[in-house]
Amino acid sequence: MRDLFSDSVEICPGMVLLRDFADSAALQGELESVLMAAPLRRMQTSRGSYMSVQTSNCGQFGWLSDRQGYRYSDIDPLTGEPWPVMPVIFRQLAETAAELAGFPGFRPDACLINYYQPGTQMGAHQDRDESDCDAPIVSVSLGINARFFVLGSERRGSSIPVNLSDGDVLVFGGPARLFFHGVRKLKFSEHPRFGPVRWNLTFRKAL
Ligand SMILES: O=C(O)CCC(=O)C(=O)O
Ligand SMILES: [Fe+2]
Repeated sequence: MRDLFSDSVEICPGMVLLRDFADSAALQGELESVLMAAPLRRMQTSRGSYMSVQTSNCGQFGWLSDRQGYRYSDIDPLTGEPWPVMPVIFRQLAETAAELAGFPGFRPDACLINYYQPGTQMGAHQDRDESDCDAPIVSVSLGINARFFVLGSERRGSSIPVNLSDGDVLVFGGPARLFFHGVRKLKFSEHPRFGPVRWNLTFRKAL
């Protein structure tokens, strides 16, 4: 690991962590409005099991998983309506973080919202449902801490652990864009504003 500037760390080439970079309280207010229009739901995988994490989306496109597999859609199947507009402070945060991490010109059209309660996790996976993998992924953590892990271009082998706290922003692109990654089972703790939960916002260029 190498310091780029005071509170940013290069986890591996193409992956940069901006610690405490996001205005968590401001994002929290916008998040509540988004979820009024597009409530959380538990998505099914193509194999028929349910993800432990609950999700929603905002922006032009939303990420979906069901028996047909993974895809992006401009309509929320729960409401039959377009996804809520991506709040301006969400988009600005993602664009600024990408630029600082060395990916200028990032214009996200999708923001996946993940909701973790203690005991939930996200298994090792690649983010590869986006048609433009030249664009990075910008991932914002809110609420209680999580143990994120990064493998390489293969699902197996040793992983790099990354502790993610409220306000941390992780950007991965370039050589790390398709690296396998995931989140270990969440331990119980409480955040003063969010309570015993974690939120993750991932900004993508879907189409
Ligand atoms: O919750 C996180 O920090 C990671 C989420 C993630 O990898 C994803 O939504 O694809
Ligand atoms: Fe991911």
